[in-house]
Amino acid sequence: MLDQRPLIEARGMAVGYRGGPLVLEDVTLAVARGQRVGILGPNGGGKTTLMRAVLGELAPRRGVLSVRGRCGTVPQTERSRLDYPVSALDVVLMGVIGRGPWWRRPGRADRGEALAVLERVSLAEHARVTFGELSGGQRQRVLVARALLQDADVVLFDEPFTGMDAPSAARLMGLIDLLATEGRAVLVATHDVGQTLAWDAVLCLNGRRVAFGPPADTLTEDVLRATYGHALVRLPSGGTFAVAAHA
Ligand SMILES: Nc1ncnc2c1ncn2[C@@H]1O[C@H](COP(=O)(O)OP(=O)(O)OP(=O)(O)O)[C@@H](O)[C@H]1O
Repeated sequence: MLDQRPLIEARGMAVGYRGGPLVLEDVTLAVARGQRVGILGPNGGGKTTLMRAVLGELAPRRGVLSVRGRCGTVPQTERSRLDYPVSALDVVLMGVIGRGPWWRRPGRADRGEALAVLERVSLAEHARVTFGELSGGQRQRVLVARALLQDADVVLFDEPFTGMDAPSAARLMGLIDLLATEGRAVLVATHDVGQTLAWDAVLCLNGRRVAFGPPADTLTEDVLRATYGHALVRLPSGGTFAVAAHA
């Protein structure tokens, strides 16, 4: 029977970097299969740090964190630009590592599967193109294909929409929906508050958990103010708030 427990559970979690102070405190949340969670916060608010904790790169210094299942990451586009000549297919095949013993090299069946997942993100015809020559949006989709090949239960996106044009962003939103429909938990760090309205939950961070819950209930003026502080501006059109990104 399918394990009904949340894929990610944190209670009172605090995280910091080696030898440094805590950078994220009091994080309590539960993320179930099929949930899309937007992670909001100012620069330095702890979005990437939270993802690193979920990936097991940083151990909680206080509280508990349990992650059930495999994690796949889609890092920031600029950080995922590779300067050495690997093809899109090679990058997807990196998803095979971790599925088997370390000495096992990708075989013919793996290549077939990698091509199939590239097809799912509409990039089969780009399989042989050098990864670094693809557009930012295409690179993101290659990394989604890698997560699909890994059969990741939890997929973590770190600011995937930065510098992306509207059609690419819409396509990526569709892929995020698809990943969730398949029963994966999807966490997306973003600077776009509006984008998160379409998802199942938002986590607002500002060195600690400010709020967590369904966007409609959670994104109040008080919560946004506590999350973004003076980076929050009132629009002249009235009542609406926007966040000055990279403030
Ligand atoms: N490798 C590291 N070593 C020490 N401190 C770090 C490290 N990475 C991040 N920090 C610190 O942790 C805090 C949270 O940073 P983090 O990168 O998680 O924020 P973020 O919300 O992802 O920001 P951004 O929107 O700018 O990407 C910041 O104070 C940052 O300086």
